[in-house]
Amino acid sequence: MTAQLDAVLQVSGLRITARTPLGEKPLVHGVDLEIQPGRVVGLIGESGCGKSITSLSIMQLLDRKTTTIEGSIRLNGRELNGLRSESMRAIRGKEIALIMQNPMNAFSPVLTIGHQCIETIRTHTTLSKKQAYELAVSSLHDVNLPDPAAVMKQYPFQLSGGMLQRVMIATAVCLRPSVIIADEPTTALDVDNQLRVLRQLDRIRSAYGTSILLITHDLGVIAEMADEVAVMQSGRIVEQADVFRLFDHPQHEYTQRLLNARPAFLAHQPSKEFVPA
Ligand SMILES: Nc1ncnc2c1ncn2[C@@H]1O[C@H](COP(=O)(O)OP(=O)(O)OP(=O)(O)O)[C@@H](O)[C@H]1O
Ligand code: NI
Repeated sequence: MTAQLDAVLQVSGLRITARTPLGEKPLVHGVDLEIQPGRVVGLIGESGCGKSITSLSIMQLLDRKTTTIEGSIRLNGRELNGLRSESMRAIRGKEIALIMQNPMNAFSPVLTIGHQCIETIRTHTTLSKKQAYELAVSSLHDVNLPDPAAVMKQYPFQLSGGMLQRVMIATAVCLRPSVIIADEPTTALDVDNQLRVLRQLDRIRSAYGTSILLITHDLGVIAEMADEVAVMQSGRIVEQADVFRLFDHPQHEYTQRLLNARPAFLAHQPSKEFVPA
């Protein structure tokens, strides 16, 4: 086990409550989750169980007027819950990045892709505008976007969902954060690009020791990518274990049910033979 290493990200006792006109509604109540350096933790669980809202709360992106976050979210030993917005802005993107489930939400509709990428890079680095431009273009190239220079000049609405997703991935990885949260990073992509994006994430992880929280409904992706898996049900993490142990000996009844719903081709040992090109 990796108990001797300090967790990069440690979430404990996380509770998220929404304030609605009808009263308080608990959305997440009891999330404990930790990621060691350079590890990929898969987060699975049925639709609506609270995966996306957990990742938004880690990033401190939930509206504080309508939601309350209780518990502790430690990134490299520093408490994020309740941090002032400016301090959080300096961390977000630089130390921890989120690839959002819905890429449209990640961009301003009125600014070009280039403007937004360059601004993100320059907020966190001392690069000149030209250097930031070059870094953005080469990152877009890495996620296989054809004609990155043209993409830089376009507005979000001019790109398909899949293209925007790849722009978001490029922006998320280019500053080498210590943690990347990838919320369904491949759902908007065709099979070739799914593989390319997963390889890109895996390459980043091996090259820079980046930790990844990978949210997906695809157990094949979990089998290929994850070292550990956390299983979420109705706002709680019910089990977190090594991927082999979880697939072979799921402890929780809900995990057993999730795994039994997987396609037959996954019914044997998860292969760890996925070799990034
Ligand atoms: N701002 C909000 N206010 C109130 N309820 C919310 C808010 N955001 C999300 N919810 C609710 O919280 C629950 C969890 O939603 P969430 O998007 O985190 O699920 P998920 O596990 O990511 O699902 P999926 O797999 O479909 O993406 C849902 O019932 C959703 O309707
Ligand atoms: Ni979600």
